Amino acid sequence: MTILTEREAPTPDGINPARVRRAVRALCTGPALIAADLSAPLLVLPDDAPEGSPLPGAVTLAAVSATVAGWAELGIKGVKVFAYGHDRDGRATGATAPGNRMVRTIAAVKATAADTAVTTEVCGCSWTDHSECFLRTGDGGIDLDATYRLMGAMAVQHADAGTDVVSPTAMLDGSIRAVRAALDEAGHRDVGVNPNLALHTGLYGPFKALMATDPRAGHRRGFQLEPGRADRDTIVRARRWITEGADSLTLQPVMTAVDVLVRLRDDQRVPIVAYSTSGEWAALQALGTAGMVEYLAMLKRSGADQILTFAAETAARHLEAPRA
Ligand SMILES: NCC(=O)CCC(=O)O
Ligand SMILES: [Zn+2]
Repeated sequence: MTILTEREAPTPDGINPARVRRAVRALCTGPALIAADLSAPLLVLPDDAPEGSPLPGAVTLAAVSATVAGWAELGIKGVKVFAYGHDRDGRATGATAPGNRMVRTIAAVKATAADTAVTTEVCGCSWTDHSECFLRTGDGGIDLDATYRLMGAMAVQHADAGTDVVSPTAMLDGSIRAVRAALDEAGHRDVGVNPNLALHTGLYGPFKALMATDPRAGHRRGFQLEPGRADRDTIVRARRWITEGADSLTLQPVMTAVDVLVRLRDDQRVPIVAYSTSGEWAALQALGTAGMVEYLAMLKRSGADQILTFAAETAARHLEAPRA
């Protein structure tokens, strides 16, 4: 008897039996995307922010509970919190002030949806008067030790308030180790550390405008991954930060870095969050809802374990709607 190879096996003309019947198709394909693959950015604005934010999920503290409850209802199981910094100064004192906007947001999310995973941004840029991610020395350089201490203190404050994961976003080597050590010392061994691998891009524009985090000095290109080398440099940074104690990673943006996402996935087995940043939102709207969902499914297929996106709510509603 001849054993047929796959190539030689006869198939009815024009019909693929593995796909044509719904029940058989379901044996080998899961859904391309489900709501649980999605997380939403939660940008918490000043109480007197004008109505009608340009970005979904950019709300005042008073609206946090209702927003997060709605997302949880749709099956969105994660939020990443960014707080608009108040009382900004040269030492970022607002960043660790008791009861600041970040701490109150964490408490509000957890009080509303205890099962929603909360990730919080740990960075100086919302809290320094120069809007850099780090603290400066007297002569204008980077005060690394003070910056590490600030990030450690922010992480512990967020963890005390109930955050599940902290996300150091300054792209500073050593800051992941500092944050991990501070959490451990404070007894928060079960709080995760998820640093941002951030490419230099124009796709952070709407976020920086809304949150006033654009550095006075111009840009932060020297800290971010150079687009022309990001395929290699991202891997180097990812490996280094895992050695420092990162247990998961975020890559941003993704629309112009899917190649980097695929390479990162090939190199790493830790959970990867793909962050479709604020500048992608207009493009996603232009795709329409179905196109948006295809895009997000492509990110999942490319290796993202979780997709952080301003389109989370729109996509989750679409996924929930019954279809053939
Ligand atoms: N650390 C915050 C950002 O990098 C901004 C991301 C965005 O544009 O959505
Ligand atoms: Zn920053």
